[in-house]
Amino acid sequence: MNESALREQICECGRVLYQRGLAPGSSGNISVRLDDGWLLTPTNACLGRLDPARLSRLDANGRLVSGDAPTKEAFLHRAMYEERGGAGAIVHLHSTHAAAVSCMAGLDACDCLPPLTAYYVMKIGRLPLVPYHRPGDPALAEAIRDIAKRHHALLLANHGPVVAGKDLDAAMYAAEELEETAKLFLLLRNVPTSPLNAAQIEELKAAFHLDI
Ligand SMILES: O=C(O)[C@@H](O)C(=O)COP(=O)(O)O
Ligand SMILES: [Zn+2]
Repeated sequence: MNESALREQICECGRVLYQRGLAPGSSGNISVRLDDGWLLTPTNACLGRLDPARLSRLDANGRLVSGDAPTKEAFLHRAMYEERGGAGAIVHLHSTHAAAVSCMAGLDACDCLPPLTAYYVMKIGRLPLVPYHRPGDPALAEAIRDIAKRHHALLLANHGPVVAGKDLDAAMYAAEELEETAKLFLLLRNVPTSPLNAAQIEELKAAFHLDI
């Protein structure tokens, strides 16, 4: 896809995520990798009303070369791209159910959500929790590096999910599946549930070549 098509795709994804209530107000941010840098959503932009011409274009050194000032999480996106060579796009959301889970006490920091459905295992697999940092804190980049080497999706404590994919469709679909599973998890609290067992997860890993 050329740059102009990628710009349109970011705006379309932003519109869809906003309309689905997954990025309320001016929350959330999106980026895609280019051959020589990145395109990111500008800081304080509403994902539902992005202008392709005003997206932030950063060069390979992370310097702004055109467009509005980038999301305050640009360093976080960059750290994730650096750790995940195959990532072509990243989506960060404040989707309500995932954000709710990110505020819960007693989560398993290695994996915040149970494997309730096969599709969740296929799109996310495991979801580690990153300790709380204020939005835009550069220390967050270092906090996620080690985790991002092993996981394409993570949950920022008291904040929301960050999901990388090979392209923007993949990142968006995974982020949507994460949100749906967080919703199921909350709906099923205090209800006896049967998550997938180890053998069922192994079968999915083999059938779909999952690296989780
Ligand atoms: O939570 C935050 O402040 C950011 O992570 C966010 O979602 C929106 O910030 P900008 O992308 O800088 O608008
Ligand atoms: Zn945020």
